[in-house]
Amino acid sequence: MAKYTVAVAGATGYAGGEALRILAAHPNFEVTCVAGHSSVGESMAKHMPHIPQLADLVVEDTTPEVLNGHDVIILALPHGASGKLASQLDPEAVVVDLGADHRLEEQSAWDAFYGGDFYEHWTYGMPELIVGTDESGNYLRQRSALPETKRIAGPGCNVTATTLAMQPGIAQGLIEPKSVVADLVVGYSGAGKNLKRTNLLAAEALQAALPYGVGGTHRHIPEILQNFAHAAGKSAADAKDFTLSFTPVLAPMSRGILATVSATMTDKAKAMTDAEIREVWTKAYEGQDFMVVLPEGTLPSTGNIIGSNAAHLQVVTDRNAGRIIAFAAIDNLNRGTAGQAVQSLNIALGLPEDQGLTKIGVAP
Ligand SMILES: NC(=O)C1=CN([C@@H]2O[C@H](COP(=O)(O)OP(=O)(O)OC[C@H]3O[C@@H](n4cnc5c(N)ncnc54)[C@H](OP(=O)(O)O)[C@@H]3O)[C@@H](O)[C@H]2O)C=CC1
Ligand SMILES: CC(=O)N[C@@H](CCC(=O)OP(=O)(O)O)C(=O)O
Repeated sequence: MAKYTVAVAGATGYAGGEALRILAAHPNFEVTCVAGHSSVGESMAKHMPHIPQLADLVVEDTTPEVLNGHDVIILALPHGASGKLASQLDPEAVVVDLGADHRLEEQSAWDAFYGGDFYEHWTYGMPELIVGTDESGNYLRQRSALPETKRIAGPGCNVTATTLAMQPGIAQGLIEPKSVVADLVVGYSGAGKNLKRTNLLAAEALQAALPYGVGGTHRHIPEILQNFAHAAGKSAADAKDFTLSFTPVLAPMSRGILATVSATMTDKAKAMTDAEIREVWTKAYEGQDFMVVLPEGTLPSTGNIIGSNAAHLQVVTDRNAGRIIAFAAIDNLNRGTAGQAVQSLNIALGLPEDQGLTKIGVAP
C-alpha cells in the first residue's frame, strides 16, 4: 500500500491538529514532520495529547528546509505566512494550504478584504463544488480539477457551509442572485487557539451569543461569491452578479457551524412545489458520499456532524416571504478544513476519495 510522508506546518494549532488527528489514522499517510512557531522544540505529547501516536514528534521551525523532503506538506498557518513560504516549497510535493492565501482568483477581491501581497490561486479543494453543467444538464464538479494537482487551496469553513447549503438553488436558477442572506452560528475553534477577541474567557463566552465580522466586512464573503459564480457556471469575475449579506454569530460550542442561507425565489422556483424544490437539492448531492440531504422535516444540527467530514443539508420554502431557506451543518475543523483537505489530497493522489475519513458524527 502506498504510504506518503507528511509535514504539517501550524501543527500546534486547531486546524493543523485536526489534520494530524485524521492523518494519524489514515492508512496511506505517515506524519514525519511537525512545525510551529512559538512552540519550536516542544513535544507533541504536550500539544496534542489526544493523538498518542504522534507524542514523540518534536515541533520544528517553519522553514522550507524543514518542510521540503516530504511527499505532502500541509500549511495550517496564519494568512500571509503560507503565501510567503509557498514559492520555496518543493514543486514535486503535494502542498495543501488551509489558509486563505491561495483561494481567491481575483486580486481585486483579495485587496478589498485581505490586503497585502496577492498570491496566485491554487486548485480549490472543495470536491463537491458545482462548477457548471454539461450539454445534458449534468453537474460539473470541482472534483475533476483535483487529480494529480500539486497545489490545493483549502476553503474557508464558513464558506464551505454557506456554499454547500445554497449552490443547488444557484445552479438551477431558483434564487435571485442579489438577494442572498446567510446567518451562521459558529463554534469558537474557528477563531484558532489564540485569543483574537477580548471576550473569549469562558465566563463570558459560555453565557453569550456574539456576532462578529458584520456589515459586509467578513473575509469569507468574496470566496463565497466566487463559489456562487462557479455554481452558476460563470467565472470568478462574475461574482459581482451576486450579493451576500453575511452575519456569523459565535455560540458557546467548541466546534460546529450551522448556516441558514436564504434568498428570494425566482419565478421558476415559485412555479415549483416544495417537493420539486427539495428534489433539486437531493439530485445535486446524489452520489456525493459526504453530503447528507436529510429527510423532509428533519433539520441539520451541529450535534450530529462533530468529528465527521459530512455536511448535513436541508431546504424549505417560506412562501409568504417568497424565499428559499437552505441549511448546512458542518464541523468547521473537519469538513470545514482538515477533512475536506484530506478528501482533496486523496483525489490528488489517486487514493479512494473517502480513505481515512468518516461521515459518522460524534453524538450526543
Ligand atoms: N480554525 C478553523 O476552524 C479554521 C482555520 N483555517 C485556517 O487555518 C489556518 C490556521 O488556523 P488555526 O489552526 O485556527 O490557528 P491557530 O492559532 O490555532 O494555530 C496557528 C498555528 O500557526 C503557527 N504559527 C503562528 N504564527 C506563525 C508564523 N508566523 N509562522 C509559522 N507558524 C506560525 C502556530 O504555531 P505555535 O503554536 O508554535 O506558535 C500554530 O501552530 C489559518 O489560515 C486559518 O484561517 C481554515 C478553516 C477553518
Ligand atoms: C469563529 C471564527 O472566528 N471563525 C473564523 C473562521 C476560520 C476560517 O475558516 O478560516 P479562514 O480565515 O482560513 O478562512 C472566522 O469566521 O473568521
